[in-house]
Amino acid sequence: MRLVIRNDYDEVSAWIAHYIKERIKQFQPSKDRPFVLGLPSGSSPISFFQRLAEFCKAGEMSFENVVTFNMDEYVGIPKTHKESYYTYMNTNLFKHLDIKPENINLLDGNACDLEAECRRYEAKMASLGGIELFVCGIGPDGHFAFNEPGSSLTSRTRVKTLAYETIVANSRFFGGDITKVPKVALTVGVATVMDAREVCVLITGAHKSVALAKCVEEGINHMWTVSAIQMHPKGLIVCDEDATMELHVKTVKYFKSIEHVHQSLIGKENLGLQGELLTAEASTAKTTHNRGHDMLVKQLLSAHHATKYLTEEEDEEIDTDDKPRLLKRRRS
Ligand SMILES: N[C@@H]1[C@@H](O)[C@H](O)[C@@H](COP(=O)(O)O)O[C@@H]1O
Repeated sequence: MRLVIRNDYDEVSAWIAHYIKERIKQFQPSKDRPFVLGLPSGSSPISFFQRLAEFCKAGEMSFENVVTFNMDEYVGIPKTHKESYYTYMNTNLFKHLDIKPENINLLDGNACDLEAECRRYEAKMASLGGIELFVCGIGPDGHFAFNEPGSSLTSRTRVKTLAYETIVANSRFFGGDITKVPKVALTVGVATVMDAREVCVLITGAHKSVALAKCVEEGINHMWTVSAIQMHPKGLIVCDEDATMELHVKTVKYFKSIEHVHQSLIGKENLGLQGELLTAEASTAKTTHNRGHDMLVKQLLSAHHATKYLTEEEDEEIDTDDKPRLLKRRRS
């Protein structure tokens, strides 16, 4: 798992927006091979949505061959309700993009047969070959989508009763009146999200710091459903400094050191893309002209996942040009 720590919410949003842009560009989607993107709701994504809209407007990227799937939808409020996720997504993102309406997928919380609607949604994802990148937000109790504490880690898209904490938290969108918050929703499951080829979780704010610590430092637990990301082969968490409040200092230093090495080796190479945003695969693909460098990057990136914590001294040395020696030291 990769943990990227940025100073604040703005930097986290910028990072995620750039990351999505680069992933879509690298994928080179076409009509027959679209990029399938999973998207979250909640207030956290709003800033990265705005940035994606700006990229699109500036012609820096296109959603023409992107298919989206949203995570969840309330049951029992009209689609056009100002707090439905349908309205939220259109207002905050879709109407600002060049995305084709038929490429937008949202659960229908007013379907006559809600269970059939959930099955339809899963089948549609599967028919497109699954989700390439699922971006998630979380609640302070570590839920993502509406996978509340205690949700099965093998759950799929289904009808879900909301936890009291979630109803209280979301009442801010319903004039602070918890009686107006829907108590039931449709949501993708934990396994639905974890089936994506890559999962990126956005976590900001001190109120989510306990959830981040549970997710990163403790075991996989259905009471903190986002912790399921530990089992994902390509899990990425992007958080701000405030959200790291409950992490051990050594955990923060460890993940920062990994990012530091990643940038010093990949980011400093002018590969035509922003180094820090590259996935390991994309980095290596871009360096086939240089097999030595290719091997080094591959080795170091896999070493990241296996090494012990860096000492202060090693951390200082990351900037040296003696990369092979550094690699050797880290493996010893
Ligand atoms: N169903 C949504 C989740 O998908 C979202 O992650 C969470 C956090 O929202 P916020 O980003 O506003 O903290 O809110 C709701 O419960």
